[in-house]
Amino acid sequence: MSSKKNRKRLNQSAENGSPLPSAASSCAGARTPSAGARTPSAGSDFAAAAGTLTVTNFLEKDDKIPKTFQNSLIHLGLNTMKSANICIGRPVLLTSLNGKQEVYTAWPIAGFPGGKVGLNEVAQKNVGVRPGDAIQVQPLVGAVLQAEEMDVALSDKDMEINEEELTDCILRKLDGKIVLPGNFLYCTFYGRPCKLQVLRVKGADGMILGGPQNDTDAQRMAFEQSSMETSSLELSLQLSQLDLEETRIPSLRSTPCKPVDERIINKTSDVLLDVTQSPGDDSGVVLEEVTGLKCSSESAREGNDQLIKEERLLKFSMGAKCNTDTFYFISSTTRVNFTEIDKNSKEQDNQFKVTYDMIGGLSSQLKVIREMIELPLKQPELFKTYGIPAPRGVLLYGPPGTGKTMIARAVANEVGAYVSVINGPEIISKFYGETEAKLRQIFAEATLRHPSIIFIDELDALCPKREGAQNEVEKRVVASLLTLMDGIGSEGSEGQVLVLGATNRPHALDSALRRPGRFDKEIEIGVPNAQDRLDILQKLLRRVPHLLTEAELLQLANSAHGYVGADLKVLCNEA
Ligand SMILES: Nc1ncnc2c1ncn2[C@@H]1O[C@H](COP(=O)(O)OP(=O)(O)OP(=O)(O)O)[C@@H](O)[C@H]1O
Repeated sequence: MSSKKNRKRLNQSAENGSPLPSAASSCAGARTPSAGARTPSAGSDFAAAAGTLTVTNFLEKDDKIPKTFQNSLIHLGLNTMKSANICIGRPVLLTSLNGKQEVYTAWPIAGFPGGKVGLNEVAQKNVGVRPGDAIQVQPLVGAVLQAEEMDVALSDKDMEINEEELTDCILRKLDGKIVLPGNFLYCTFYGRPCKLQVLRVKGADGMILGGPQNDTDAQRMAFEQSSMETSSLELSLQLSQLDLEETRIPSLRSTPCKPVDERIINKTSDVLLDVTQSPGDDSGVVLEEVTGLKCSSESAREGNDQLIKEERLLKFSMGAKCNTDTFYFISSTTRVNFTEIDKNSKEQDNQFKVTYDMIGGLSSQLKVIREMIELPLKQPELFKTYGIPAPRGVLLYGPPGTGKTMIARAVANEVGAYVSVINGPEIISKFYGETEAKLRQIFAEATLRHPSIIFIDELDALCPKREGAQNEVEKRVVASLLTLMDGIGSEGSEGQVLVLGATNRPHALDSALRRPGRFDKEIEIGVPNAQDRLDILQKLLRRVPHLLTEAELLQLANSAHGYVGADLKVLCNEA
């Protein structure tokens, strides 16, 4: 099959649009640029039509969208959505180069850069990508049914959670979420983040999706695939090893997916290689665009059935799902079964954890924090020997976006302590006594599992000044927190439980909280100066490929007066 023919067919079928009538009608206007026109945007439009986009961070949260929905969204530009046949508010299947998949909802953002997809941190974690990586984004065109039953694994730290309550929480907060076995679900349970791995899903149609296949196989295939993409030398090597015999393709199934015949994989590689090769091609399509073309065989479903079938087989052989498969979503009637989590999953998390060296421009604050927090948690006997009371509470205060939450996460990660996270506004319940009960439960658990850190973000929402309090609940919560903080260490865990609070408005806090013995250490996390901004920019750009020289970075840092870390992060993402 010639590469030109292939490309022509891919273009034609991409122009034909989605096979679903509804998708086709609501995505009217989807158009793919011609391969011959090699304008700067042609490459990204081409890739978008193929569904291959570049990962970038979420630009900024849209206040008009409820918080619960924001976590299920990915951001796209309108033109990119048109090119990729993606409809607003519809589910899309993300597939990374390493074969990880997740389903999110497509959301347009005005002015979002073309050819890019904005993923939040959790989404990046789920599909194992970072900004700058390529990812395939395809509209779901298969059936989406209710999940009748779902097996999930809890990490051992969450094993003692009441399963009934957690089930309620999952069904309420993740209602409508499309689940894929092997992926992680994140939800906040009484202010504490819980991570669950989906092991098995049984659909309303009786189909059962198991976990991902043998990882080693998948990794091997992914490696083979990526090596084919990146090196022309390896391409010719692979080509010489190909079995060019015609092979009959067995009928396809809509559920995953056993490893297929080796010959079929060879045959599929053959087809893909055929697409990627364009010697002496006059269209001038560069290698990345050609790689995009290879992925675009997915959107070429109508014009090239055989090619699609073969690519599906390759995906199947990697244990991946196709966007035409049946998917299952969590509903209020889904039965949730719990088991213990696989230890391997913890390792995957580590690469996304915040460390001290990711925090820019706060070296003096970090030094104090390490002395004040790490020492008592790591060596409580030192404090006992010298009769010095270890701090119970440390308050980080400063303007929004300066890195308070980031510091708390880094401390928790580096100390290796058990961490409970309480988000002030989230834990407040309108039901009588429920907030206090949650607080008591969190403190009791932290004491049991010492050394531990209780991190209370947006402390001012939980403990405002009692004299100006709007209602009785606020007063009772403040009183409860005071009592709980006074009780820290009374069970023989002196210095082993620390409450770390973060607030933008320290003066709005109840003054009793800032008394010695409670939040008696306060650290200001202020607006960075030019030197700090340079450090933050360097740390933010450390893992992002860029062409900025040191001098340009310095100039940028000098001219970004008043920018805090979060602003600089957005600046980098937008650039
Ligand atoms: N000093 C910093 N170094 C590197 N990145 C930073 C820094 N400060 C902020 N950021 C970036 O900004 C993002 C938001 O910061 P963070 O949530 O820690 O701010 P915050 O002070 O807790 O804000 P808020 O008070 O609104 O909760 C971080 O995820 C990080 O990417």
